[in-house]
Amino acid sequence: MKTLDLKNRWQELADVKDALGARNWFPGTSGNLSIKVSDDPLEFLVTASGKDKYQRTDEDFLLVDQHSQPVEQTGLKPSAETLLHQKVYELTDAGCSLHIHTVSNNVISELYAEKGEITFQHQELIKAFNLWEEDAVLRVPIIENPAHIPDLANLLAERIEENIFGVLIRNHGITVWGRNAFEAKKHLEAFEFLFETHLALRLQTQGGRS
Ligand SMILES: CSCCC(=O)C(=O)COP(=O)(O)O
Ligand SMILES: [Zn+2]
Repeated sequence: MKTLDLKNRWQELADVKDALGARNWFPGTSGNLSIKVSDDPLEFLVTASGKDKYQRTDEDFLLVDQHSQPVEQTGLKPSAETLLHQKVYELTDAGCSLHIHTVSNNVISELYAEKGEITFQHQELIKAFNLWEEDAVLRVPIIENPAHIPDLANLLAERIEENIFGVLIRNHGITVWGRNAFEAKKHLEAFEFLFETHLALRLQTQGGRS
């Protein structure tokens, strides 16, 4: 991998991080982001664990390998949830994976947890997922939130399939991906728009009841 590629990927991820930060999408140091740098062997930049993701520093990301281990000796710790990013890269054609905690994604994850998914139909913004048919349906799986990260990563992996672009984690957040940083950010924005719209509509029409 060339130094220039690494620098470009770093810059791209830092820009996405700033854009998500401007939306207040990293409360309490939550959230983690990654971008693929090399396919074979897999290497990706991932956010360092526990950092204030609203700040931009030279220590925001570190390079990890196909086992989510740092490529070089460093004092930085990869995100506690790096294994989820690794699974995304193993099982999809993603080039970028984004994980955030918002009020909307947490409320939706709890409201629809028993159903195991939430679906969206007849919403213009599902076109952000390349779903253009009149009756197309966007499915978003919802998984439980075990504390043991390998268990969480396995639950995520079980729900990844074609035309799934993100998975909700119950009372935790969402992990979203795209072929590149632009597409991953587009997917994340569209998901959050759909969640907020759904909750607002539900409040209007059902007073919040299911
Ligand atoms: C304070 S948030 C709890 C951990 C978490 O869910 C998260 O997204 C951030 O963890 P990281 O190790 O990536 O900082
Ligand atoms: Zn998290």
